[in-house]
Amino acid sequence: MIFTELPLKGAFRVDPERIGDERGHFARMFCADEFAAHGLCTSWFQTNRSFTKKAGTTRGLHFQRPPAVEAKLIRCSRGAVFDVIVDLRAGSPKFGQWTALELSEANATAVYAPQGFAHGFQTLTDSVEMSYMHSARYSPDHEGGVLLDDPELGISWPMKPSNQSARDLAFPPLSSVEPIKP
Ligand SMILES: Cc1cn([C@H]2C[C@H](O)[C@@H](COP(=O)(O)OP(=O)(O)O[C@H]3O[C@@H](C)C(=O)[C@@H](O)[C@H]3O)O2)c(=O)[nH]c1=O
Repeated sequence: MIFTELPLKGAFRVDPERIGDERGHFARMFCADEFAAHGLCTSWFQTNRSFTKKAGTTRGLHFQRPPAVEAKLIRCSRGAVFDVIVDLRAGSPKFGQWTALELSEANATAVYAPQGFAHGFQTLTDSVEMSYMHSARYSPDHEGGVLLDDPELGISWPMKPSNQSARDLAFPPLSSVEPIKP
């Protein structure tokens, strides 16, 4: 696996190393030893999948607060997305900054978002499947969000965000979000 730290400290792009032959290929998707060697979470509590019908659909930006604060390992297992993480860590010099990567079925790239980040994505194709690993249990009482098209955040979504959930449309802007103490 190839680990590349993103511009937001502690967040990583994780690419598989494919071992191919005439049948296809094999690739490791998670390895506790390799994740530990990079100081990343090795203990996952929950695995989730989502399916999105239409291109341009935009979900997020979601996080959980302590005691349910969580790291996530995010992949796109069908189709392609523009994937975004936002640093909301209390005391981070990059609080409120975001970084984005294209995740797709073809590249099998994962994003590792440490505790204290918000996450969201926009589908670039129809019929998108996302797969997540979460380090904490789902806890509706500790869920939070940031408005994904907040001008202060200034995320350059490839398309005009569409098909947001009612919950996502009601999230506050960055200026009203309390920093997360991981
Ligand atoms: C995340 C989650 C949701 N749910 C429920 C809540 C709701 O009724 C339904 C759909 O939830 P949502 O609308 O939040 O689904 P969605 O907008 O796809 O939520 C996801 O968005 C992306 C951006 C993430 O980062 C994920 O961690 C997750 O928050 O599923 C669970 O039962 N367990 C879970 O672990």
